[in-house]
Parts: sequence; C-alpha cells; structure tokens
Amino acid sequence: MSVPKAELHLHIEGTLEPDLAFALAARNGVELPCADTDALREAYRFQDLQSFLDLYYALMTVLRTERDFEDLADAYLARAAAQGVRHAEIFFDPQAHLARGVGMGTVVEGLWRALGGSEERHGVSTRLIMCFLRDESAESAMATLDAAGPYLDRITGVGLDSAEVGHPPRKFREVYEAAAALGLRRVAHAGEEGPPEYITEALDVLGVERVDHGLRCVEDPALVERLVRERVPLTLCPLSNVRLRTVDTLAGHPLPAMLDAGLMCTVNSDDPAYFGGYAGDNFDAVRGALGLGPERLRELARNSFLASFLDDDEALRARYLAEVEAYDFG
Ligand SMILES: Nc1ncnc2[nH]cnc12
Ligand SMILES: [Zn+2]
Repeated sequence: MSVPKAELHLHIEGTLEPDLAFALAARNGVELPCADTDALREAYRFQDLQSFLDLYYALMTVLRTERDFEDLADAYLARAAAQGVRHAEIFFDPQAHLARGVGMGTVVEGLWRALGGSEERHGVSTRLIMCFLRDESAESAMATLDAAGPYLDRITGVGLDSAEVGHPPRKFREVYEAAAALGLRRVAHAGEEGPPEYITEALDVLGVERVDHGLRCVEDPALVERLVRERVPLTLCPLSNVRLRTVDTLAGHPLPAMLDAGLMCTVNSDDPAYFGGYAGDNFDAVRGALGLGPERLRELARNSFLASFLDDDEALRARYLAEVEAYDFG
C-alpha cells in the first residue's frame, strides 16, 4: 500500500536481499553459509529472535566497503519509495561491523553516500540512528559512542537492539546519559521478546522517546494506560512478529486492540529482506488479516510522521501530513 508513510523501525542490515548478498560475497571474496539464493531463502524459517540474529550477523559479513553500504542503503531507499515511504529513520549496528575490522567511517560514510542523495533520487528524507547491541557489554557500547564522535553530525539518535531477554535496558544507563548529553535522540527495542518491565525501564532509565516494538505492553494494563497518557509511540513490526513467532498468527496480532486502547502505534518492516515485506507490504498485511479500515490506516500513517524525528523540519512534516490526509484509500 502506497499511502505516504514514515518508516521508523528499519535495520539497514536487515534489508540485505539474497541477490545482493551473493553479489557482494562475489565482489569481496566472502564465502556464504548457503550455496545459492534459494538455499538462503530456505534458511529463513526462524524459531525466535536468536535464530534470526544468527543468520543476520552471518550474512552481513559480506558488507566490507563504503560502496557496499551505499549499495545496500540505495537499494532499500528505492524499494521503500516504491511502497510510499516518504521518510525513513534508519538503524545501523556498528558493533557488528567494527568487530570484523570494518571501521565506523566506512559504515557511516558509505550509508551517507546513499542517504545524502536520497531526497533527490528517491523522494525520501532520512535520519540515521546508531544502535548498540544489548548482548555486548556496556563498555563496548560506550566505546562505540566514542568511535562515532567524528560522525555525530550525521547521526540523529541512538537505539538498542539484538538479543533482548537477559539484557535489560538499565545495563545501558550510562551510555544513554552520554548520548543525551551529546544531543542525540533516544529510542530502544523493548517488549519484543522481553517482559513489559523492560518497556518501563527504557522509558524511566534510558529516557527513550519511542519504544521499538513494545508489543508486550499489552500484558500490563497499567503500562498501557501510561503509554496512552504519555503518547509514547510504539514502532510495531507485524510481519516480523509473525516470522519470529512473537505472535502465533497475523490474524491474532494485537494491533487493532492496541489502537482501540488509544496507543500511538506505527507499522514498520524491521528486517524486510528476512521477514517477507517492506513497509507497504506490512500495511497491506494488516489491512488484509486484521481488517483495518481507511481511518485506522490513515491513523497509522499520520502517527508515523508525528512520531518521527522531523522536529527540525516542521515544514516538511506538515507537507507529509497533508499528503496523508489527502490520500484516497479507494
Ligand atoms: N527485530 C529485532 N530485534 C532485535 N534486534 C534486531 N536486530 C535486527 N532486527 C532486530
Ligand atoms: Zn528491530
């Protein structure tokens, strides 16, 4: 569905399509764990978050040069634009690259080559959000923030991702304080596989402005009430939830109930190359499986711009919001 929308939960490494993975493997002389793209697609049957992360980290080893990161981001932006994405706030995982000897400069400059030309080439405005891997140490996160020092003019905010359970937000209190002192915006994955308490901690200890996923808030009515009252945006990823088995079926996804409760939900793709679809595909999926009508779909699109970090360009946000209101769902 091509309703104008912002994508607020998108891991750039999770946009690595099998064709590009094999092309980059050949270009860089990297051996992949699968023989061909069909075998790779066969491997996309995940039991949970960790089984996905194992493949996600293995495959991203093909990313070596600035040009690789540029090609990756440019391919995503083209696909996203074709599905109505007008603004994208893009996560990247520097620690996963630094650990392989790929420098922060290679990653950020490469991504920036694509992002810098995105408005002109694709009609998509962008922001970059640097994520810390929560299954790595707090010291490693702090060292990553230090390494990003020369590139902070290109980085809007920080996030927290990777294996959630056993790695509560409070582990990263200091690095989030340091990020805030640098003027960076703050978001974090919480309540994907982890308990509702992690959502509360992300808000109270890390000071996040948005919660990525936040799905498990539905288990705690008092938390839902708070999220509604404080208008905390949740960046939901319905196709991801099905593929990682955080919900049993798409038809059983709590999104309609969450909207009915007054939560500020957005719909996003997370890792679209792995989970069966980009932002527009996620909108199509929730329309089809959950029977959301035009006003609910418009609300989701509107929320995406309201929850975005476009505070530095209110004129652009207003233009996007006007496009949402004018969209004809047919
Ligand atoms: N859905 C997800 N949850 C946590 N970490 C991730 N990294 C990439 N995708 C992720
Ligand atoms: Zn995610």
